[in-house]
Amino acid sequence: MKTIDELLADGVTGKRVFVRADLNVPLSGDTITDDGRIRAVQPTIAKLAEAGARVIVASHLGRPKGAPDPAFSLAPAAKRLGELLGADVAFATDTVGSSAKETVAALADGQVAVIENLRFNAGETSKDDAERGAFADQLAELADVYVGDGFGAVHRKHASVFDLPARLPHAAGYLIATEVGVLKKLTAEVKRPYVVVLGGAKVSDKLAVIDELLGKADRILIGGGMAYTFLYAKGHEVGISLLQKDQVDVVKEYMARAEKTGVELVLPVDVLVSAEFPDLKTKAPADFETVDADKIPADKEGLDIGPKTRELYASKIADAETVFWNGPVGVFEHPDYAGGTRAIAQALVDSNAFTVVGGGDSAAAVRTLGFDENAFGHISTGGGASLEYLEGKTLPGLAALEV
Ligand SMILES: Nc1ncnc2c1ncn2[C@@H]1O[C@H](COP(=O)(O)OP(=O)(O)O)[C@@H](O)[C@H]1O
Ligand SMILES: O=C(OP(=O)(O)O)[C@H](O)COP(=O)(O)O
Repeated sequence: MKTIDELLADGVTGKRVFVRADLNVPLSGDTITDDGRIRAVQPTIAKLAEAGARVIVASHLGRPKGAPDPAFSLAPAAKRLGELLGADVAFATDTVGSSAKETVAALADGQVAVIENLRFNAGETSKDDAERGAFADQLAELADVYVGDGFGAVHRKHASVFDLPARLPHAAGYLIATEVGVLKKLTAEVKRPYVVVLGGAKVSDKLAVIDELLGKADRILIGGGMAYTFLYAKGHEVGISLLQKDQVDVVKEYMARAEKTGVELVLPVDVLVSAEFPDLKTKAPADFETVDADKIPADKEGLDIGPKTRELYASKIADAETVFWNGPVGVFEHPDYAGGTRAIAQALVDSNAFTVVGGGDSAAAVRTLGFDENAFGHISTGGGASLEYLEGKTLPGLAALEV
């Protein structure tokens, strides 16, 4: 993989450099609640700008449906990037239209622009190679060189991640180099017991990785939204909790395989439930109760792991040598449902293990709950990306940089 330093040595002054970042930051309205992903890519952008490149920063944010949607605008991220760089950052209100073209044409050497959310264009995420390729062709017109540094999205076969680097001279940025360096160590020689904690809301994505993890981890602790598919598969009522019904048979097979191979697949024994999802904006006190995991009322949803589960999971982490954690185990954005996630973070800090926390929301949770980032071995900007890397899969966004 060509590094950004090699690119800089070739000279980038006056060149239009397209940086595919992952600026998919958590927002409350248009306020960024954690800017970790912007700070993580800042060194690459700053270095290119210092070297006189005309830097075009591109990213997705959230999952808009292939058309402009103001709720998913990258404008707040562009503003924050400008504050961090201490420079004016231009913002194009489209991705490949007249605003993007004019904004890029107006860049002077050393200036930075952010273009609008790539997923406002259906070509970005299309499963159709031709449609994705056509969008990549349009993006390629904006730039002379491509730098891949959106580690959080390298597991996506998307136009800006996979197809665009094939159309331009390319290199990997500093963030990708660092992330891959750390995760490589985890795949090469992992010290045991190796404990994986899985939670979050992207249930179908994450259920898929358990297949491989069953052959690698000694213990898998399940929390967050995916726990309810497991509890349901065990025959329990899960009320109105997140449930991936089409995955129930798959999950049953995982449980049977874990039993056979001696992998501990640990499920919550108690959960916090409520009749309604909490208000994350006002953070008004929630009306919840704690119930055993096999007694979730039909009209309620599980929103955090309960106190007995927190203790159980902490005990499963205490003697670990390696811990990988992706996905908050509860709706940590609301203080009443942050206890489980806080307990997991604390257990990682208290252990002597090499700990890796991965994922936009997991990393944000650790920081917003007040933990010191340095208390963890590595905080990765990618959740799904790091999980798939650890599985040993070929990641489209890395493979594209290698050729
Ligand atoms: N039981 C639950 N029900 C609904 N959402 C949940 C639950 N537990 C956690 N979440 C949500 O999961 C989200 C993070 O999921 P995900 O994107 O998969 O994690 P990451 O970004 O760390 O990979 C958080 O916004 C959190 O509120
Ligand atoms: O937030 C992200 O992934 P993560 O939640 O696995 O950390 C990335 O920005 C990828 O987003 P996507 O899962 O909508 O493709």
